[in-house]
Amino acid sequence: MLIVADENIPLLDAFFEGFGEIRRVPGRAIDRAAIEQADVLLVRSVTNVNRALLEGTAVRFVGTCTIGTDHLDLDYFQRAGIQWSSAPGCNARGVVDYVLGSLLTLAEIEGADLTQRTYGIVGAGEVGGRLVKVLKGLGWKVLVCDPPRQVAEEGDYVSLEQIIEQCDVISLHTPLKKSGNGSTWHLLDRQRLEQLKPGTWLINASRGPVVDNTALREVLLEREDLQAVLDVWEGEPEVDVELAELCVLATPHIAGYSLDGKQRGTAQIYQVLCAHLGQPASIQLSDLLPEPWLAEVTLNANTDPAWALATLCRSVYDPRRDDADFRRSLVGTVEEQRKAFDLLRKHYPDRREIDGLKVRINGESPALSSIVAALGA
Ligand SMILES: NC(=O)C1=CN([C@@H]2O[C@H](COP(=O)(O)OP(=O)(O)OC[C@H]3O[C@@H](n4cnc5c(N)ncnc54)[C@H](O)[C@@H]3O)[C@@H](O)[C@H]2O)C=CC1
Ligand SMILES: O=C(O)C(=O)[C@H](O)COP(=O)(O)O
Repeated sequence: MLIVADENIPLLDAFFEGFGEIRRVPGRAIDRAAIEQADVLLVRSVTNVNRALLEGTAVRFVGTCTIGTDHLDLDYFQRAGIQWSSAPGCNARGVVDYVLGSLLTLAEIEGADLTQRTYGIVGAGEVGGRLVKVLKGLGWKVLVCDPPRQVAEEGDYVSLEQIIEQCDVISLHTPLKKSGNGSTWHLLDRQRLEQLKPGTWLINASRGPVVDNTALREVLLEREDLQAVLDVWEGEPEVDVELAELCVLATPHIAGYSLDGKQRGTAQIYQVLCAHLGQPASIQLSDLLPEPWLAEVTLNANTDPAWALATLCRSVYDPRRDDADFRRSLVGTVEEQRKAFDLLRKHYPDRREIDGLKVRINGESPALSSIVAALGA
């Protein structure tokens, strides 16, 4: 069996060498010639997998080691009888850690009290749902907008209009649906951006086109009260540099890039491929993941809760380093910037998830206990 795989998928040999030959190709260079003889295609988000790529090839299984599926033509897969899988939830915790780190930076720069803000989470699936749980666990006021869930289940949901009217912080976690019913293309368009409450913080770690980037740049230029954090960009790896410069934090689509999340994505696809081939899935991710650099922390019961929250979150992940690395890369020609975007992602430093950190409290502190419980640490 021939497996063609994006070279940036971690643990390819550990999980897949038993299936046959593995051919590694840069994700953006995966073309028909590269996959002609392949039985299995393993990708990440940068490879568009559609009829133009697959028709006439031997590929019968496509796995994307990512949560997002907007780069896959699922209608074509169904028509062509091609089996596929994504890796639901694999890096959701990393995105939650990214949002927490961003909130801490925004609060520091703006001199704001995070406990006094109203949070609007748009999209309450694997990422948004976990984020809601953490923020509510911290005792913060959270409104949730998720029309598909609102229709499917009973729950306390609000409209996007209510989020825009009432929230001081808006964090976007919808999939990108490019057209049709339920499209999220430019979900935040010029009109909605102009309606944001004075002083709103907008965070987008979903997909670039969920926010109209041109409109956002223009609105940020007109309204100094708004603050934006962008991890994802319309047209990435090409980025609107002026927009990036207007953001409080700008990062190259790495919100979900925890080591755990990336390796979990590979493991999930391995499990589905085993099931597809009728083979036992004998390789366990827990045997492959390294020990985190920081495994355990002890807090004294008299620790200031706000300090504890910031220190725990930042000991695991602080987006300011990614922001600084990214800003330094926004120079030179567009081609150089595109390459730099991909290189920052290819050589991303190891980063772990906060729920891998064990926190002990020396003594009794209900405030600290609830922070630790909310973080899942
Ligand atoms: N920046 C990054 O590194 C990462 C980005 N992502 C992006 O985040 C997206 C969300 O991830 P998950 O939460 O795991 O997906 P999910 O599929 O578990 O949840 C998405 C939620 O959004 C809701 N939704 C759909 N349309 C909506 C709309 N118009 N308004 C409000 N809610 C809507 C759905 O009902 C669902 O509950 C992914 O599709 C992916 O594009 C995911 C992982 C990492
Ligand atoms: O899982 C997703 O969805 C993501 O957005 C991934 O973090 C994207 O990572 P790459 O596939 O672009 O490496």
